Amino acid sequence: MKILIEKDYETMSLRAAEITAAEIKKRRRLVLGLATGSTPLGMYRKWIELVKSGQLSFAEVTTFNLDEYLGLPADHPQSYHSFMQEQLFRHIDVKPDHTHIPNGVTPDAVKQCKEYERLIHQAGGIDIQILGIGQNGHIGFNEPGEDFGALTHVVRLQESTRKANARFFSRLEDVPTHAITMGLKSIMNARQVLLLAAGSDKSDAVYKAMYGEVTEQLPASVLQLHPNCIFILDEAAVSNLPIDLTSGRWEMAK
Ligand SMILES: O=P(O)(O)OC[C@H]1O[C@](O)(CO)[C@@H](O)[C@@H]1O
Repeated sequence: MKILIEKDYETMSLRAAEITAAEIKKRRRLVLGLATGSTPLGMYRKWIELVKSGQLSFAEVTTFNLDEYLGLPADHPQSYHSFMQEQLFRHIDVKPDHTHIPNGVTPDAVKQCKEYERLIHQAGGIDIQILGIGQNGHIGFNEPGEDFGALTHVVRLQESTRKANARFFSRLEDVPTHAITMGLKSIMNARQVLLLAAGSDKSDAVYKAMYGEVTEQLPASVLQLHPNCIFILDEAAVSNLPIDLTSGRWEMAK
């Protein structure tokens, strides 16, 4: 695992955008695993700037999103379909049929999960998987206790996650109770994983993910076993690490 520490959210986002944009420019036909949540938004904004200034193209990129709420149609304002359209897809030149997000209103969720994995496989697998992290160490919607061996599947959301995401809904009762998520094995199958985290409220989860026991109780800890994983963090997200951050940019190998 490689750990990159930047001063703040802006510089963390820029670093993540630089790393991913370099790969997209080099290989063009890249398969990206994308995340929602507030953390990757800064990186998405940098990608949009690069596309608008003609320095980056997603024309040959294929994307697979990690998750979607069960029960929300694509056009629901809080669906992850809407989120991705609004925050990224409509601003860049990605081909709409190259973008994939689980369908939240499928009549047969189990069948759809299998189909999602088949599509990822058919695309050649995910080259770079972007992740945020929840305060309880969840990645995607894989909550504590999820099986490390799971592929895309239906999950019940923990109350803490529903509460954390209630800020996007009018009331807590409106936050769906279930979601479809790529599983921890789907994430581990990616050739490279970039986990982004900013802010002191993530520092406990980040620390445990990097240095704690590898346990299903802290889903992100499975990334310690990934052969090509980079944590891109801001200083606040590592405020509990025993290191002196005064000397600027940090890189560590673990
Ligand atoms: O980036 P945020 O908004 O802190 O969210 C952290 C994580 O929580 C989720 O939004 C799910 O609750 C994930 O998609 C995300 O990685």
